Amino acid sequence: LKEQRRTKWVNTQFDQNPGAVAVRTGPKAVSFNHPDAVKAIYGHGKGQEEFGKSSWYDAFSTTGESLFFTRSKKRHAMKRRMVAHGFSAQSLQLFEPYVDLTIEKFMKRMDEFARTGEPFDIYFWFELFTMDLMGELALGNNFGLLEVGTPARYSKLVELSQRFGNLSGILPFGKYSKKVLSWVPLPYVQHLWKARVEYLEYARHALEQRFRNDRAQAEQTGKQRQDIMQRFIEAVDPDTGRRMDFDELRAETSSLMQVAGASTGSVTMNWMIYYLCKNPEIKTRLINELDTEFPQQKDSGKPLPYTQVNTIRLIEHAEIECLRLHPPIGYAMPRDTPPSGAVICNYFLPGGVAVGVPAATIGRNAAVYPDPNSFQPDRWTYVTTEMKTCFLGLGFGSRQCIGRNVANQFVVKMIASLPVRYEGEMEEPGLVLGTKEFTILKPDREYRVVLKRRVEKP
Ligand code: HEM
Repeated sequence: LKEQRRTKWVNTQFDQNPGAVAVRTGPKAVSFNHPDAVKAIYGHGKGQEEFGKSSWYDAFSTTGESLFFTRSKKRHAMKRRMVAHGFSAQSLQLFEPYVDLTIEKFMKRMDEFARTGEPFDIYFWFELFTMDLMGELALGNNFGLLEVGTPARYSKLVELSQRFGNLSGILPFGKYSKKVLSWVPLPYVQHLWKARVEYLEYARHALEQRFRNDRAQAEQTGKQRQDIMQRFIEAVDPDTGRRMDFDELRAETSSLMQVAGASTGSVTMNWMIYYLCKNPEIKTRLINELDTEFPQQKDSGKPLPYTQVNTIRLIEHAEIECLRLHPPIGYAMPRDTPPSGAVICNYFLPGGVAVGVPAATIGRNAAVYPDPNSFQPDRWTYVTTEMKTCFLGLGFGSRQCIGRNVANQFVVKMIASLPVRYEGEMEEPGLVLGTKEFTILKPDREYRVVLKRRVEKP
């Protein structure tokens, strides 16, 4: 299935046509690899009509319209206005206790691995971590995955539901594609469809539970739970005074869990650990910096406060560099050309063509990022406009990731807290990790690390 290897396939097309700025990827689909295309497609410059998200997004939308999946520019602008405050610096502070609680649970598990010295798959644990954390933040529900050490049925459902979306995204029936696919009598398709229905039901139950708990908590303490969902519940459209109803909240929850909780953060942390292990000189620099900044922390097992760790540029640069090399959303996020057509990089395209710039392709454009395949966090010390334009790991323009600060908060706290407490190595230092794709670009194999506590407890 081309859909399962989309990013690699598009990259091969560009490799086979050196110097090409565009390749055709379908009867009405074109991918570009040029900074001007990023601005034309995703930018919203003066006097320029912004391209809308294409029908591919319908394949993933759930029970109602969510911020991520809505294709209407008007409703998107309204929703974004409503929830913007929920992702502000002030809100981040409210979320931090949940991040800390989840990091502490993660560290308990890491302590066990450090005690035995047993090699383990750290990516697996990052997955459990982000799932637990997004459960806390977006659902108000603690899955307890880190405690039991196994993925929840819910994680499986998220993945299967994504697969269903992926398949229906190939069908040409727009918002009816999901319905049409659900009628296909193949056992595999029916398996995915059932999982999707179960997943959406789960989100409904979880949200109902959330409302019940909220009421109980408010009655006891006079305070509401301060998480992302609460920000959505309280969101008001300043123009109309409108609030989201239950179905809309459910759609937001499901899409946050599918898009944000489903691996983007865990994949990013995975690559950060992998590249730190692969680049001992950078790892040593980071450890020295952390030891200078936090001399007392070696033994505490407490997550470092975000206000202090977010000043460590090396971590931030390593994060951006990993998102450049391995963007979890690596394919071209498709947009439709306006009905009158558009000129992109001197090519005229008629209306209704799905165009995009794959983050995984332009992130390795040698004209923008010299020596593009090597991990060089320091390249982000002096950033050119082109580097910024071509960094699509978190999207670009009006649809850019609204959760990027939330992601940055937990990623930076985690990556700073680990080397303060442990020495870590890859079990097989020579192992080279690649990516495999199914909606999200994930590591293509298991790699294991060995941890040792830096200060041994008696
Ligand atoms: C490292 C982690 C993350 C990565 C790499 C990432 C990546 C992205 C990308 C590339 C987009 C643009 C998608 C498009 O144009 O089709 C996006 C949008 C979005 N992301 Fe993230 N994301 C991350 C974490 C999060 C988190 C933690 C949240 C929520 C708490 C979140 C919520 C969203 C939402 C709601 C949108 C849609 C925004 C809109 O259309 O206005 N993301 N993300």
